[in-house]
Amino acid sequence: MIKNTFDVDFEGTVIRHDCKPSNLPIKGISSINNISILNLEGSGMVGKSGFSGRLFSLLAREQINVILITQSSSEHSITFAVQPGDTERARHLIEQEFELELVAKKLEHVVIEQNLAIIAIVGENMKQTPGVSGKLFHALGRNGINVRAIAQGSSEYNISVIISANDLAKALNAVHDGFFTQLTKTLHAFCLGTGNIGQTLFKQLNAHSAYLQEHNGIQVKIAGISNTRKMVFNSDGVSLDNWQAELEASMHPADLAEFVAKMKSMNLPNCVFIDNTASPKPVEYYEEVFKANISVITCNKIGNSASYKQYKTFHDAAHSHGVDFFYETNVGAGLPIIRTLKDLMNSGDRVAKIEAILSGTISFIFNNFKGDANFHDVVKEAQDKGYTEPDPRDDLSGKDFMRKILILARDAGYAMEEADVKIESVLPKACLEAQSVEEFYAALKAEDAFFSNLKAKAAAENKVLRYIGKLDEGKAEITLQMVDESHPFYTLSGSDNIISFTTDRYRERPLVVKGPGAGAEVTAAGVFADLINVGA
Ligand SMILES: NC(=O)C1=CN([C@@H]2O[C@H](COP(=O)(O)OP(=O)(O)OC[C@H]3O[C@@H](n4cnc5c(N)ncnc54)[C@H](OP(=O)(O)O)[C@@H]3O)[C@@H](O)[C@H]2O)C=CC1
Ligand SMILES: N[C@@H](CC=O)C(=O)O
Repeated sequence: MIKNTFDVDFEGTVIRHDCKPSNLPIKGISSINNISILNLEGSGMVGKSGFSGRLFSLLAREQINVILITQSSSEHSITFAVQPGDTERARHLIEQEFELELVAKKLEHVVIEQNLAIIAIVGENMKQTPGVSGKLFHALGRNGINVRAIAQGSSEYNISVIISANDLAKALNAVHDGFFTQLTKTLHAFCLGTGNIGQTLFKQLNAHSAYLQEHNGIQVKIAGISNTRKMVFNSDGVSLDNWQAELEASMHPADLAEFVAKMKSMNLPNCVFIDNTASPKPVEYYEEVFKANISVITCNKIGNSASYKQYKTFHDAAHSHGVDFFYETNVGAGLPIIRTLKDLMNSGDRVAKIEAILSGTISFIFNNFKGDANFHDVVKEAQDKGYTEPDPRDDLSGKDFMRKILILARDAGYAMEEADVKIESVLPKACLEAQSVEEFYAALKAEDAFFSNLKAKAAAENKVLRYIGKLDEGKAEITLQMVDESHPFYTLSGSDNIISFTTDRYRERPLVVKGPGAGAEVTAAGVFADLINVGA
């Protein structure tokens, strides 16, 4: 019987000879956490029968235990692992034994690598089961764990790999998650931003943690949180009941570079960096994060809507490091717009035209700017409801909409820049020129007559105001329109977004997605969905 030292009340594991067969592909994962390897290379061993016999007899004679051996089929090198205390003696013995080959340059000098570990998967079900090694290497590769050497006997009961000792804990967790999928998979999330979206995400994760474990076998641990003031880390997960207090009590002042460095040094498996800010600063770290084999989820549109070069760099970096870059909430909050577009593109469709309303704020404003309502108050209400950007000028100036159209255009395969999107503003000049949010609200008040005229004109023509974006064969524009009831975008309410994709396959009748396109609940829900899809 083996008891659990971390949980003394746990019933333990009985080791017996007559146990029932298991359906799992492997029985267990084992590790040796401190080994060294010696590597011998050279043409002198190619096709030379007796070479390995000489080498290993020598080591056996001198009582040096060899833990693992691997030799490539080219026979040009042999690598073997020993206890760190045996390395120098083994090197000395080998260089004595093969002195002539070394002098004749038929062998290179022995190369020693220290600070390594072995992780092995074992089990009789591995035998003749294709995909077991694929799963092992996928789990390691996805987590950025470099494999130094591999050994598998033809009995197929064991696959051993040599990795850096620093990666051992991460490797054990990643391989465990990879094989025992019916058990809980743990995601370690590092979250920037504790505002409207950030805190709603924590609330949703907290409320659904039991559901996630039971139905999806996923456990989310918030391993790091930062806003502009403080940051906090906990590899066991910051308490979602008490994260505000833990963050407040933290002694770490916020520092983005340190946040990213700490996230990397914690070296946790299934790591995700979540950007719930509206700041350009976190974006500067995305590439570094991908290069550390960490996935990125972002509702911050700045990363994907700055230069095309940057957009491309992020996508290429995520791809080449085998991690996810999810940003569903960049367009339409939690609506499945990016995913739909990606599915169309990945299956070879071509987007000819996109027509859309993608500002939840402006949608809300036009849907509520009726009767006696004044423009200023409706904008304020949109902000109070959490629909606007932290700075509402971003919405009203059309900038937020421009970012969304640009992201869609790029995802649809057009290498466009911000300057390629023509924007007709809904605002008069004085509002556009406001130097602060306070000045902006004051300008909205002062321009009340402008907005009232707009409202009256639309009402007189039995029309509604709509801010509509169009991408047509690589040309993009956003215009203010008055549409009548025959228009498909006439019947919207609340903060609704609507998007219609005309593609080669959806040519006669476009594919349409519609629903609330702003607000903390739906946006956090979109980030949440991105999170549980990481590594799926
Ligand atoms: N509202 C919506 O419906 C939608 C919003 N989004 C996007 O969600 C993002 C967040 O919006 P929202 O939550 O409303 O914004 P808030 O202003 O409410 O919150 C922003 C948070 O980011 C933090 N922050 C800012 N800069 C940094 C930094 N350099 N390092 C760490 N933390 C930082 C702020 O810290 P502090 O608290 O210290 O100020 C704050 O906690 C935006 O990018 C927005 O475009 C996307 C889709 C829909
Ligand atoms: N401020 C944005 C929020 C979603 O991206 C909007 O109003 O659409």
